[in-house]
Order: sequence, then structure tokens, then C-alpha cells
Amino acid sequence: MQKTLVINAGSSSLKWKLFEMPAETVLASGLVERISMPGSIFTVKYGDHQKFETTIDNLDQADAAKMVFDELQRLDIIQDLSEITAVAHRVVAGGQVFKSAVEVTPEVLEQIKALSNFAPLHNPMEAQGIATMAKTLPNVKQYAVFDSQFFTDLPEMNAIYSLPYEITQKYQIHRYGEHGISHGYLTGRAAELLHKDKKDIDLVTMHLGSGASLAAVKDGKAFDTSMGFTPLTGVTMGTRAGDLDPALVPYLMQELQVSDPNEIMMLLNQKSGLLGVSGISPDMREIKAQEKTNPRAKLAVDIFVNRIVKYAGSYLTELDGADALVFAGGIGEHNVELRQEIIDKLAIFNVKLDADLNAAGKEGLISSADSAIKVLLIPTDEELAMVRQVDAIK
Ligand SMILES: Nc1ncnc2c1ncn2[C@@H]1O[C@H](COP(=O)(O)OP(=O)(O)O)[C@@H](O)[C@H]1O
Ligand SMILES: CC(=O)OP(=O)(O)O
Ligand SMILES: [Mg+2]
Repeated sequence: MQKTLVINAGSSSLKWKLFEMPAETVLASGLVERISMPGSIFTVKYGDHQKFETTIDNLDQADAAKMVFDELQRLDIIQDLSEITAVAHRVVAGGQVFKSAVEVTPEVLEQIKALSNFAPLHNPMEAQGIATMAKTLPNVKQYAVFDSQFFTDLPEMNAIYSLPYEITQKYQIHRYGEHGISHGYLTGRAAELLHKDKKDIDLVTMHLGSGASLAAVKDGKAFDTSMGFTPLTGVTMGTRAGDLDPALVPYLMQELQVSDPNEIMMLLNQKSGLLGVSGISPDMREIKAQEKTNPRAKLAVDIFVNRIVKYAGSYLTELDGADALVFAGGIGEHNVELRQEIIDKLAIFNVKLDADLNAAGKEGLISSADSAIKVLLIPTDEELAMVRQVDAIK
């Protein structure tokens, strides 16, 4: 029996699952939320046991990983770390180098670091996580699974920008797309839930978490996506600005009197989005709690919803209709009101939610019987998608 630990480090969270393979049995799982924020939340689940701890502030990814190991041993889920036979890590940017999951060698680790320009919030932290894990478990194989992989075969009209073609080619300027582990999982699961062959399915998948992206899926394959050269672009996110006019970069450098473009990148990646507009927090829960009393909280929610609606509407047009719209990610899975607001604003497509199904919040259909397009709620399972990819190359 093989025990594979899957680590999914995101911009605001660390999710993990310990699988017994090849049965895909989840021995234990957990989540550390609000990474690098006040009131980080640590949750572990195994069997009937569930443990929460909410008293720790500003946990970083390394603290979070250490707590996971301590807890695995303290709860006797494993007696010794040597029982773990493989570790799978989510890596956001694989660029044009990594088109499938790989075993991490020292060269691979260097390449992951070298791709940091394509995901400055993620790749450096993920490379560090892999290095730390390799030190903690020196005899265990580490694997990397890439978020960009699902989008490597986007049609060229959606894969490139309208720049001079020679520059596009010379500098590998490409819409790499992200959250592909999730969009790929959602595509497979939607096909199962709709009893359709995956290769016949057209979808608009909406992964709405701390990072958020939409994908247009045609015949079961990625056709378009809102993230681009990096995960900065597309819809408004927790701390990321999403789409903006690139002329703002030199303008802001001039007005803020900064000479280092990285300072502007920091502003756009870490101080913008829901946090920047609301002035409250990157966490949608805190913003929703103040929506009725604080106009800037309401503005942040309005921008978030409207950007999503614009992408979903354009993808439905690009795909000439779809079998379903899919909600996933921390916000998409848990916020009943936001799902309703988004679908209400897509009324031109005759898509409607069933209020009771939406409120119940269970996996499956949440659209009404007379909706022209089905709406699915699917709790994404990036960890299951990852362990399957690793199993396929072991
Ligand atoms: N009930 C809820 N209502 C609104 N937002 C929620 C709710 N539960 C979780 N979230 C949001 O989900 C986000 C985390 O989503 P997740 O997909 O786990 O993020 P990531 O993987 O990018 O770290 C949190 O920042 C929080 O804003
Ligand atoms: C790619 C990305 O934005 O990931 P996350 O949502 O986990 O930050
Ligand atoms: Mg995530």
C-alpha cells in the first residue's frame, strides 16, 4: 500500500490530503486558511475526527506544512514520516517546459524557480515548499503537478496576444492560464454528473477562490481562459487587480515616483483586488459581512460579480452556448448569494437557479428545471486530480 501526501499551496491557503493508493482512499485531510493574515485557521479531518484551531496569526506556508506533519504523527494517522511513499506538489506555472507532471530532480526544482516570472506569487513559494519537504523526507520522491498544463493546447487565437508575432515567439509570450488542475477536474466531474462523454462536453467553469479564473471548455478541452501570461490577469481576485490597461504600469511608476517595476507588480498582485477596492480584507467573507454598511465593500462585491459575468457571457458567446456553467473554489462553493447574483446577471441567456438547490449547496445541479443552461456546483478536488496525475507517471 502506497501513501501519497498531496500538497496544494495556494495564495491564501495550504490544502493537503494523505491518500492510500491505488485505492484513492483519503486517510486524512486538512486545510490551513488565511495564510499570512491575522487569524489563520487550521483544520484537520480524519475518520470522525475534526479539529479546528483559529488562534494563530500570520502562519506562513512553511509553518503550515510543519503543523501538518506534527498533526499526522500526533493523531497517530501515521507512526512515522517514513510511511509516506510520495509527495505531490501543486506548481502554478510550468511555462512551455512542463506539459505533464514530473518527478522533482534538482534540475526540475531550478526550472520551477526559473519560471517565477510567469507566477511571481506562487512559483517561488512552491519551490521553497518542495525544497523543505525534500529535506524533511529525504528518501521520498517528490512530484510536481502543473496548473498550466490544462491550457497548453489552447487554440492559437486565444493562446497569444495581439503583439508583433516575432516577439510573441521569441519571448514565449503565451496565455499560460492557471487553476488548470481544478478546471480539468471540474470538466471530468461535470461530464460524470451530466452523464455525458467528456469529449462531447462544452462548459464555462468558474474557479472562484482567493485567486479566481474562468475557463471556456469545448469538447472537453480548454478553449479559452481568463488568466494569462501570469495569474494576475482576468477577474478581480483577493489581492490581484485582474484585467487592466498596461499603460497604467508606466503611468503609476511616474506618478508614484518609483523606478522599480517590481514595486508596481507588488501593488497589482498583493494590494489590489478585493483588498484594494474595499480597504477591508482580501477575504470575501469579511467583505460580504460589511456589504450593507460600507459602500466600498459593496463596490468590491459589485466589481467582482460584474467581471465574472462579463467573462461568463463572452465565453457562452464564444462557445455558442454550453452544457453547463460550473461554480467551484472557496467563494463559488460556499457563497449562496454570490452564485445567485452572478446567475441573475446572466438572465439574457435564460439561465436560472433553483433557490432551494442553490441554498442546499450540495454537489450537483443547482439550476431550475426550465433553465436553458444547466448550472452545477462542484466542490473542486485538486488533490484527487493531482494524485491521479502522479500515479499515472510513477
Ligand atoms: N462562505 C464564504 N463566503 C464567501 N467567501 C468565502 C466563503 N468561504 C470561503 N470563502 C473565500 O474563499 C477564499 C479561499 O478560496 P480557495 O479556493 O480556498 O482559495 P485559494 O486556493 O486560492 O487559497 C477565501 O479567501 C474566502 O474569501
Ligand atoms: C493560480 C492561482 O491564482 O492560485 P490560487 O488561487 O491558489 O492563488
Ligand atoms: Mg486554490
